[in-house]
Amino acid sequence: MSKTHTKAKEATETPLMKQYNQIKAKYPGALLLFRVGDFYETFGEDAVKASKILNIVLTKRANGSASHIELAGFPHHSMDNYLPKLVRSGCRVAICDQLEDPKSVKGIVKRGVTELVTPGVSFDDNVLEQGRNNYLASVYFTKDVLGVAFLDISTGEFMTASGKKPYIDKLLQGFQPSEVIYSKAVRAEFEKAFSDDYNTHYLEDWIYAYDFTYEKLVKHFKTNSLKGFGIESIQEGIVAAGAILHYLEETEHKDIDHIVSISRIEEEKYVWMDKFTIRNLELVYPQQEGGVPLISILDETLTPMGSRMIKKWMVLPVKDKAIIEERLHIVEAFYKDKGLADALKNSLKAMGDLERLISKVAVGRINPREMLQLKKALGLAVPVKEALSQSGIEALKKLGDQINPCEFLYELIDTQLHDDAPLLTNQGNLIKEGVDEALDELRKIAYSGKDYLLQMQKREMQNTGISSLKIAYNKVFGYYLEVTNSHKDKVPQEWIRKQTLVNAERYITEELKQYEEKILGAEDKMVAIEQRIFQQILKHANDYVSPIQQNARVISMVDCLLSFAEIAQKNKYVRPTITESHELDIKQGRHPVIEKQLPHGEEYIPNDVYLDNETQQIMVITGPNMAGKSALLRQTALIVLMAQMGSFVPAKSAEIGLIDKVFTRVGASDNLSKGESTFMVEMTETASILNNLSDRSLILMDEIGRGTSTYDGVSIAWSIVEFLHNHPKSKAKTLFATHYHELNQLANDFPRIKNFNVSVKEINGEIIFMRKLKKGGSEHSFGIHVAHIAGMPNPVVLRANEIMHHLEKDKIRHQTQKRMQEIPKNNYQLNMFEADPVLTEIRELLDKLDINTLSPVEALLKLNELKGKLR
Ligand SMILES: Nc1ncnc2c1ncn2[C@@H]1O[C@H](COP(=O)(O)OP(=O)(O)OP(=O)(O)O)[C@@H](O)[C@H]1O
Repeated sequence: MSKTHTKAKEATETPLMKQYNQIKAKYPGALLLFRVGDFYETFGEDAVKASKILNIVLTKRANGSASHIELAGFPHHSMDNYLPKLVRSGCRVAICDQLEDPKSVKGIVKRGVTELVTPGVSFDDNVLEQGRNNYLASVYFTKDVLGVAFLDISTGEFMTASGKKPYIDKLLQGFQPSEVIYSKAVRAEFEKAFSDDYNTHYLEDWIYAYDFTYEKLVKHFKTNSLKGFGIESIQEGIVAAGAILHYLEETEHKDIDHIVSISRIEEEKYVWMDKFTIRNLELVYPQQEGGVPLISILDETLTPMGSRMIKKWMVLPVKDKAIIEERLHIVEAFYKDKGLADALKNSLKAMGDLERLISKVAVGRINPREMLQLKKALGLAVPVKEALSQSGIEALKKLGDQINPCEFLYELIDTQLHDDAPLLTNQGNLIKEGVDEALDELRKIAYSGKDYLLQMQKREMQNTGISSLKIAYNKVFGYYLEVTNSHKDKVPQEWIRKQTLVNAERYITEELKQYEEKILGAEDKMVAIEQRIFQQILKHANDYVSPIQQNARVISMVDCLLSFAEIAQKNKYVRPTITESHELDIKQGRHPVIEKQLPHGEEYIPNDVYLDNETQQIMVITGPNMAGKSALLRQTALIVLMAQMGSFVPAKSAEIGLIDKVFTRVGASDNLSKGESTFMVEMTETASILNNLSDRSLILMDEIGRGTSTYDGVSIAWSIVEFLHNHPKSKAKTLFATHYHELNQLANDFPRIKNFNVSVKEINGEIIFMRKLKKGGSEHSFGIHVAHIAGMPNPVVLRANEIMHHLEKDKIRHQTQKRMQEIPKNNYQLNMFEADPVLTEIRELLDKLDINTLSPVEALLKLNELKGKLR
């Protein structure tokens, strides 16, 4: 637009639109809700967007003499209804309010943005989901290491971490932030590194600077350094976290005293799960719509804060035996002592969201009803503390000791706040009788007003002898005495005439005027006093932010453990034995989700799984389609993860030698949107597993290699199993499900590989799925049979059978087997890397390879190069 044009536009703009444009320019990218009188209005592009999202009418209005602008608005009292819809649809919403009383100013009223609500920064109960944290994440990039920070402003929880890209990716996947911020310069890098599923926003580059962000953090926490938080050493995490504090300022969130601490998510404390595992095992979110994630089975918590904590436990199962044992110990105590569990549950049921309530106190956004709920929750914390302390169990006593009943605050709210206080502070009936003398006095005046007027009327009637005298009120004249014309002459001299009607006269008296002043001012005064007292209560409550946050943490933990005990009872789980050994011994394990979904009358068939590092490191599991291979693989990992969360498990018995990493390559997860083929994804995921093995890893591999031709597929699957078996440092426990029966050969040559199959029976040409895991390999796939069950047209099934017989005759399958047998045996010596120079070279190449920096094409080329070396 040319300068003259802009000037012309400015000249024709109304003052209101001029003000609007000035404010709008300060919040680029945000949808501006502009308060005009009783309405919030949107203009231009914002109006078009808002009208679509909110389904409200879009109109046009004159904007100066020549132009028109789109307009859409809603009444201010509908904010609670409309704001969440805008934010949930991903909008950043700047709320611009009138900063002065329009009645008290001439000309245009001052306006300004009072809050910028974004998907990741919201206190609004309608935007937030009760049992889910609403995280804002910030990511900082350096060449090798990335920093990440998560803040849930609604609870004050603030965490940070740093690490390589896969770790940060995993954390993002696990915490599922509602919004991610990063610096402008790394926009493309972020999109490349992480999926574009996140709602993102970028900040100016200078914000992501170490000194600036460090300063921000120490200033906020009022400390000299960050040593006390244990994050001093993670520079990248500090930058990410400090940028969050800056962002809060930018979004007009200045009351953040409830963020009292920042903690480090320690990679080494938790079971490592790659992001595929969290996704593939459907721990927190289902992969498909309508699916049931594990957390839905585990989460029987009674408070929203408990529900949030159990989700965190799910994505961060622990490796520390002592922590797991303590949790299991408590679950067992609840499991056995129903009286204790019931007593605690009764209190927890009515507890509400103590964690979010105290955050609202800290930021001054708590309403009177919520303050009453806070009191109730504090009251309920007392029996919880008692029950824990009297349980006779040391671990529970320890938890009980950490609960602070905050008696002073409880008493204060109890004695001052009305038991049925309204939602807002300006509606009266907020503060109890006897709290404030002036308030009581005003109430007397306000409520005894009628009596007082009747008495005055009676007195004046007697004094004047006017029998029809009446005292009344109207908006224009206030209170008055009305005398019909027939009694006019009896009116005393000192009465002042105010109005003449056809058949009556209206007067006021000095006494009536004084009374009027008192009573009309009383209401405003009462509101002012009540608000002042409420603010005092709030100020006192503010002193209790830390202890109440602590209470919330303890109660959430109790809630999670009660939930574990509840589901253990309900679903017949057992306490696992956690050991430092390398054995995994699950007897009659079940899949916690599938067993709940079987049609009525159908029983889940339990199976044993045994793995160790000495005798049975790898189970190669064959079996026809639909036999239950995937279910078996998944249930094994789920049982391990549940155990290491501190939960009982679906099995007859389970001995879990601590697992430190769980990797899965289950099913084909399509990633076509990112331009990668399914096979490429499969290979990338597998490569990431093979590059990160440890002695305590648990690996699930389901049909590796099926995305390519049979020969390639078998070869890759074969070499992966070998690699896992012969890895010089790590004997990772592996469940390997495959359709390639050729792999059964491996067990002959490698001592720690064992064959299993999920059995089926063929009766009169019909396949019966037994779902039982048996020793030994299997021969048939029955894929065509499954196609038949699936409703494939008969001619296709018949033809497929025909072709299969033909192929079998051609001995293609046998040829493959033969080829496999022909491969020189000395390639598979235990120490194969040391024994074979070619393999040593390959190993060196693999070691040097940074899989994270490879493009798909480079990876394929590399694979080809490696194969070339083998040839
Ligand atoms: N142990 C079991 N008891 C009862 N039902 C089971 C059991 N295991 C699996 N199922 C049922 O069988 C279905 C198929 O199992 P699953 O997907 O594990 O088969 P699969 O062998 O992996 O098949 P495919 O090779 O085709 O992927 C499951 O969805 C489940 O309903």
